[in-house]
Amino acid sequence: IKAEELNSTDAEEVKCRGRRQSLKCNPDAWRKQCKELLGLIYEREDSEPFRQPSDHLSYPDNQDVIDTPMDFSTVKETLEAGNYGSPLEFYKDVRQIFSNSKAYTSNKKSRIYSMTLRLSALFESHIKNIISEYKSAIQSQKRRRPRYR
Ligand SMILES: O=C(NCC(F)(F)F)N1CCN(C(=O)c2ccco2)CC1
Repeated sequence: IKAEELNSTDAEEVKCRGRRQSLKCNPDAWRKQCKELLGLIYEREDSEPFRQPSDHLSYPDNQDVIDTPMDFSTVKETLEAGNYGSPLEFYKDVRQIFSNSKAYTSNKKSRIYSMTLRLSALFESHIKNIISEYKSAIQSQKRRRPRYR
């Protein structure tokens, strides 16, 4: 069969099978990319208040406001334990950290809340490529299922 006779899906698959698992084709590349992104976040002083669960003494998280506590150490442990099935689950937990802070804060000018705004800008700028590479990697792994009428 000549390469030009392959349709796009087959060609994609051949490309992925043939070459050593490059980032583009490797559906597990996202784990390493998310670890690196977490490293970037930990380097930022802005992440300091979010590296540990909120201590309820100084910030009694009133239940109807923070129903899902989350922090970066929990995210790190989940990722390192291999308990995220996809970068989308990782994304969901990190976003929870930011939304909790927004719920905690009474005014939009609070110091801690402003830290989450800078952190989330950094996070969003990196996570979207990780997720789109993941989605295209699983696309190219998918065999076209014959449609049964
Ligand atoms: O107690 C902690 N962190 C744990 C500690 F203290 F070990 F770092 N935090 C971070 C999360 N919070 C906030 O987002 C916030 C927004 C406005 C006011 O607080 C509450 C305070």
